[in-house]
Formats: sequence, structure tokens, C-alpha cells
Amino acid sequence: MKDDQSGRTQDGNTAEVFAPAKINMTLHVTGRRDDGYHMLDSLVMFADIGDRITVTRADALSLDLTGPMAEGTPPGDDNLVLRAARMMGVDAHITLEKTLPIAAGIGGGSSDAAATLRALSELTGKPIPRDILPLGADAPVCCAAPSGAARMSGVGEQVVPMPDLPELHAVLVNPNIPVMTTEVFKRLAKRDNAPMPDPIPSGTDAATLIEWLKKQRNDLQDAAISCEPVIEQVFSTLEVTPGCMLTRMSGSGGTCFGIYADAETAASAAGRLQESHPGWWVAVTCLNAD
Ligand SMILES: C[C@@](CO)(OP(=O)(O)O)[C@H](O)COP(=O)(O)OP(=O)(O)OC[C@H]1O[C@@H](n2ccc(N)nc2=O)[C@H](O)[C@@H]1O
Ligand SMILES: Nc1ncnc2c1ncn2[C@@H]1O[C@H](COP(=O)(O)OP(=O)(O)O)[C@@H](O)[C@H]1O
Repeated sequence: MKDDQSGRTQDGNTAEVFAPAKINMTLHVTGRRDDGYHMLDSLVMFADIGDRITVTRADALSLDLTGPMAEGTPPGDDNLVLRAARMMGVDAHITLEKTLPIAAGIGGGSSDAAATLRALSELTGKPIPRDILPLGADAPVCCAAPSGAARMSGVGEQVVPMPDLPELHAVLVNPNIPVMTTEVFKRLAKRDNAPMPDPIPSGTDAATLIEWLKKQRNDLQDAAISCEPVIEQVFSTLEVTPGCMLTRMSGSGGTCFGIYADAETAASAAGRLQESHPGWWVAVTCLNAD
């Protein structure tokens, strides 16, 4: 998601920043540090759907939640949007339009926090702090979202832009059951898996990238399924949609995605999925769109 497409506006008192869904196209767990955090190697892309943050200058810090997913979003001090504002040391009235499901493996909270940092920086001219990892392991990669896709490693603090990847047409499916990231990591059977091969292919077309992605993994999938077996049903339902070229889970789940050759095929698959499973959250999206 490039900056000029972020929907950011500024009139002196207000700034608005789009907080895209983060999709882990791959997620290799390569080790564990002494503090319990896991070493990751992940190719991350951003969707053209997400939440929206609007910040307005004010004498005190406050948060309004709107949007279809507002109800499940923590309204208090522990909301990552408020934590990001406190980290910036800026008082503002913040509106979070919540569209993404919560605890879904698509980085909603981290993306909201990163968008808040960018909006407040835009509003005040203050720089974004260098160490934003305390806002979550996904916060650094989400802060880099305007540059597009990235390879994330370390425990999430190392982010290398991947500027030359094609866009991909996807359907995201979440069974509307929150999955706790800590619990998924706890249930991992193997923690010392191979990283992605080097280099990640760039400058290729979508079909070549998809073939490469098929050989990569999300090492959290089995552990997430053991937490919430319905994820297996999400996979089997996605896999049989016409034109589905690849399925994977994002992050610690439970959102899974299918990749399709074009927007029409993806939209048709999404229609079928929503019809057969009205209780699931289904969204068509373009990943890594210009
Ligand atoms: C797994 C990933 C992959 O992108 O995505 P999500 O499923 O959250 O979207 C992230 O690493 C999650 O990032 P985030 O949700 O910001 O994580 P944090 O709040 O920092 O950590 C939540 C918990 O996950 C575990 N954790 C997280 C990151 C990491 N590198 N090693 C870990 O072991 C720890 O148990 C930690 O207490
Ligand atoms: N702005 C926010 N949006 C979503 N979740 C938030 C937010 N602020 C704090 N949280 C908390 O963060 C946890 C992880 O949510 P989220 O970031 O949506 O999922 P994930 O880490 O799976 O990508 C939730 O349990 C939620 O209570």
C-alpha cells in the first residue's frame, strides 16, 4: 500500500491514515530466544482493505471506535492506538474505524498502532520513535506498510522492503473465532525450522511468485489448527473454490487466504464462500496493489 494511496489527508488539525491488513504470505519460525520470543522469517504483503485512523488536535487523549468490528475492540488504555499515542507523547482525539476482525492474524492492532504513529507524526512534525517493538512484533513491518511488501525477520524488528513483487488477487476468510497468538506459539511442535531460501524472487510475474510461495510455509498452521480446529475447515472450503491457486494461513491465524489469477475469479470465490458460510468473515482484496 503506497503512501499516495493511504488515504492520508491533512488540513492542519486533522490527519487520516489507512491501516491495511497485514498478510504473512510465508511465516517460517527459525528459533526461539532466551526470553521466549520466536525468531521469524516472513514475506509480508499489505491488502487494500483495512482500518482507518483519524487524529485531531485536542487537549487530552481520547478514542472513539466506529465501524463493523468496533464492538470487539478493546476501548480502554490497552488499545494499541492509545498506546501508540502515549509513545508519541501527543494528545489528540482519535477515531478508529474498525473493519478488520480482532485476533485474526492480520495484524489489525499493530497496523492501527503504526497508522496512529504516522498520523500523529504528520500532524505534529514529531518523528516516529525508533524502537516501536513494544507496540507488538508486527508494529515495525506495519510502520513500513507505505513502502509495500517486506521481508520481516528477527522477532519482527528487522524489515527489508521488497519493492519489486507483483500484485496478487486474494480472498481472506476468518471463521469469526479469535485466535490467541501466545497460545499458538506455545503449542508449536518444532521451533527450529529452515528460513526462506535467499533471495526471494523479485521482478517476476504473479504465476512465478505463486509457484515459489507453494514451496514455502506457515510454521504456525498446525499449532493454530490445534487451538481452533475450524481453521482446517476454512482451508478445505477455500481449496475447492474454482481457480484457487494457493491457500495459506496468515500470522497465528485464524484468517486464511486463497490466491486467484484475477479479481473476477477471486470475487466469484468470495461470493460462494460467503453464501455457504454466512457466519464467516470473507473479503476480496488485492495484495501489494500500487
Ligand atoms: C505471529 C505474527 C506474525 O506476523 O502475527 P499475528 O498473528 O499477531 O498477526 C506476529 O509475529 C505477532 O505479532 P504481535 O501480535 O504484534 O505480537 P506481540 O504482541 O509482540 O506478541 C504476542 C505474543 O506472541 C508471541 N510471539 C510474538 C512474536 C514473536 N516473534 N515471537 C513470539 O513468541 C509471544 O508469546 C508474545 O507474547
Ligand atoms: N486497535 C486494536 N485492534 C485490534 N486489537 C487490539 C487493538 N488494540 C489492542 N488490541 C488487542 O490485541 C490483540 C491482538 O489483536 P490483533 O492485532 O487484531 O490480532 P493479531 O495479533 O492476531 O494480528 C487482541 O486480543 C486485542 O484485544
